[in-house]
Amino acid sequence: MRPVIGIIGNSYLINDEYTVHAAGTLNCEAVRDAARGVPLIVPAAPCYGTLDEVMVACDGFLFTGGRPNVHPEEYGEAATEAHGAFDRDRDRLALPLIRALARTGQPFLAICRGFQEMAVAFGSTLHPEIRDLPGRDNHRMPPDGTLEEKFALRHDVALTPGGTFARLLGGEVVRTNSLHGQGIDRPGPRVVVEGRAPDGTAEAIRIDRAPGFALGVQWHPEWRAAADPVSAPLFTAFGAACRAWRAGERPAAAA
Ligand SMILES: N[C@@H](CCC(=O)NCCCC(=O)O)C(=O)O
Repeated sequence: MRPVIGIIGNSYLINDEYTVHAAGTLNCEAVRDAARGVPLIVPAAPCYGTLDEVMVACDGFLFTGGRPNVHPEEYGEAATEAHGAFDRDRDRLALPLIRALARTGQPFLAICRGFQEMAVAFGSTLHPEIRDLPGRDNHRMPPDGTLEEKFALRHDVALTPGGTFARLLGGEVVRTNSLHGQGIDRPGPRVVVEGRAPDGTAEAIRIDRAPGFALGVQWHPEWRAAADPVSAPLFTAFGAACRAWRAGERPAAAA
């Protein structure tokens, strides 16, 4: 049996009338084709199940991208105009779930907004608009254009030599897309930054002393996940961790 991978998506209003919980097809395909798991969309709100119930239902979790920003209250700052829209339901599910997964060793991979949730869950602060910081580049996707253009490879990411990402991805420099406005400002004490864009923006993180697969990337590896030379090994390793969890293997607690 393939592992069941819970996809934490987003809520949307369709036809100006119906609220729905949804996750992008790209994420579902990445789980099926690159992680070799069964995608299961989990409503991004804490009111549908307890953390325990959600964790038992899945072998691992994918925290997807999403337009709304993590509410700055979660890292002790006040909301401003610059922070834009929020999704407090997703915050209230994702942050405790990430902490629980990092404690138990159940695998998770966090993408873009998910990466930012992971960072905040472990004490980081975010900057609402990193391109406003001195020396930083614009990491946002082009406002117009095709999906090809939006998900085009845009910058290098330098990985820590000998680190988890360099090992998994088979090199110390990878090329990635970029579709975000926020970024990590101050990383929390257990947030290990293993990848940076040329302007210094944190792009790849892991949680120190998490016993299992606990990785996050600021870019979007779900784009062409099975074919892309960076996405494929990342999802393959994530899928292997989920398969091991499904088989009953439990990672030893880190010292
Ligand atoms: N809001 C954050 C996160 C950016 C992000 O996840 N972008 C992907 C958006 C995909 C979508 O539109 O659903 C930021 O801008 O930093």
